Amino acid sequence: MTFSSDPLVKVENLTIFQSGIPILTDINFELEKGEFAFLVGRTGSGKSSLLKTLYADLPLKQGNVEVAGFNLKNLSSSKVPYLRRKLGIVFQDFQLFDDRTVAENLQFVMKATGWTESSKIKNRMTDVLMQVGLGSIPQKYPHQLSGGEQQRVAIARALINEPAMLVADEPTGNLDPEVSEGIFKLFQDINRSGTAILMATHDHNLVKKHPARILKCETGKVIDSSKEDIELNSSF
Ligand SMILES: Nc1ncnc2c1ncn2[C@@H]1O[C@H](COP(=O)(O)OP(=O)(O)OP(=O)(O)O)[C@@H](O)[C@H]1O
Repeated sequence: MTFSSDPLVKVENLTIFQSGIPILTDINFELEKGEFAFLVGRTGSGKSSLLKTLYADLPLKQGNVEVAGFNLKNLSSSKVPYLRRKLGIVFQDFQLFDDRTVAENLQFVMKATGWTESSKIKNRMTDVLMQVGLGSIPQKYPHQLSGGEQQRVAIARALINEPAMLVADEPTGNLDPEVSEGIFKLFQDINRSGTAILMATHDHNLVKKHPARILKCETGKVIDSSKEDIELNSSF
């Protein structure tokens, strides 16, 4: 007997526009549940635009995209929050509220996504902070934390609703190499526990050191290492 399941992400004939100009054309790829892939490409090549399309921040104009069971073609704005619960999004600049403690940052997302019972909120918060290696900091403010710790909080926030996938846009871009390595290891642990990860990065060393599937934005196309060779020495 063969087992098959739908891919987590299915992209067909996608063209992405910014201000009416096509940035990437005729993109086709799938990501399986639990998969890990890097997204690379020079600055301005379209990585963020592709990620924004997947989390419905950039409207789908041409092509078909399905993410975690949501067809983005006909996705009404009222459905976008439900899509975002299936995706955890992590940014280069952490995007924490500076005037709120770690606990308040996490609670804000929980309340916005339907968590109401304070005991469940507290337990989930403890769990996700443990998962990212931050047991004892819920009452601290972001400015009292190192960059690596702030990114761990942002990752904890992204994990709250047990997403099927983390979409990370240069998550180590603001961090020193050793700290980056620790954050990357955390993504690996999260991936091992079954969460798919699509990570945009400029960090050559990271990609070389940790062989994985690569999607590369180049001259208006997305090249997929699962279908053709990608030259890792070329700049991105
Ligand atoms: N909001 C916007 N309005 C108009 N053009 C945009 C917008 N955002 C991005 N672009 C353009 O789209 C192209 C792709 O940008 P994008 O940010 O997706 O690239 P990137 O590969 O993520 O770059 P970087 O590595 O520098 O983050 C660039 O030419 C950029 O100028």
